[in-house]
Amino acid sequence: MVLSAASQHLLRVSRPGAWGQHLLKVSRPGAWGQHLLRRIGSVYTTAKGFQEKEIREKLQALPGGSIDLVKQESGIAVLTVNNPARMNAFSGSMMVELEERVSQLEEWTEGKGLIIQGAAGTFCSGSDLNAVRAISNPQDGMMMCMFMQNALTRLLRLPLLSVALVEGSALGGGAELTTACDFRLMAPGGVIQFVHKHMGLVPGWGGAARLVRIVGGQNALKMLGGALKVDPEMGLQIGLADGVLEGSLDGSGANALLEAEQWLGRYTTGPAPVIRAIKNVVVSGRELPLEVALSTERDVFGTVWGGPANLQALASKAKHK
Ligand SMILES: C[C@@H](C(=O)O)C(=O)SCCNC(=O)CCNC(=O)[C@H](O)C(C)(C)COP(=O)(O)OP(=O)(O)OC[C@H]1O[C@@H](n2cnc3c(N)ncnc32)[C@H](O)[C@@H]1OP(=O)(O)O
Repeated sequence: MVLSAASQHLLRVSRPGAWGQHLLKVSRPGAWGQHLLRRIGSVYTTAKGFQEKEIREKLQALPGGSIDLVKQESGIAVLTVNNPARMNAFSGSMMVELEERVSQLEEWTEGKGLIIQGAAGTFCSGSDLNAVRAISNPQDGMMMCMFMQNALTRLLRLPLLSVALVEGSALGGGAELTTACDFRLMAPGGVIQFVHKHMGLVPGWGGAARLVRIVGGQNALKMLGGALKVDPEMGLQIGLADGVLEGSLDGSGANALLEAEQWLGRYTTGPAPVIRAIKNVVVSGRELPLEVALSTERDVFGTVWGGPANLQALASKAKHK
């Protein structure tokens, strides 16, 4: 049987043992996450015509707001889109800061979870329309699109279980940001709306590709074609929302964040290396061809098999004879 070039490539990539040997030398879980990313690869690179340095400088020159990151002892980080005067719209410099925070999170080897929220009780109203006007030429628009697709793809691939905490409005690029998290929790009154059609646009930050994988093609077509306002009830119904919070009685947002941390805690309790390995095998299954995903799963298994958590569990089970 003549194997196709693709199959031959896959067989080479999934050569038994080679990756596992290489991997076993990698002791730091964080470093392993890098290896998984390297195996999947970046979406856009200089080789593919992406001039990251140029677009980063152009975006940096469009100031306003911030992307704030708090890494907590609990292993849960909180990232806040902070530009309340603009309903947390992304200025150019905030796009650059988002990429910098993702890099910091890629290096955070004790991390287990991430909650993304907006400041002042609302999520994010997409690109700052003033910033968008400044880079409205096709070349810069495409570069901004590639910059944000790279950042959001890396965000979703982090070895952390991530939640978008949607209070208030998640519009346009803000709606796309929610799809770059593993889960979405909505507070009462929260809305996720892909308003792009009203802007004469389609999503550009990867939101459409991810939305189809979350809610399916038909629901994605309705949400984009109708610019539907998805409230918590509809979000649960179509599978876009993974939970609805009681919400802040005083509108402060503090209760909502506490609720989100409690919700996420159900899935992140346990040793960080194990939780990170769980996310890695799911990313691998979600993004890689089956044979490569299987060998990647084998390699991840190799990083926890006989590890401290495994040996401790075996010792405790042995006592139950
Ligand atoms: C390219 C695409 C993408 O990236 O994929 C996009 O996202 S394009 C962007 C897609 N996003 C949008 O089209 C959302 C545009 N914004 C809105 O629809 C609205 O502002 C809401 C977010 C529904 C909030 O309405 P509400 O009446 O409560 O407040 P408001 O409209 O007075 O907004 C409060 C202040 O925030 C500003 N503001 C709100 N959204 C903004 C945005 N995306 N860019 C720049 N400024 C924005 C308003 O100009 C106003 O500033 P002043 O007080 O100074 O007047």
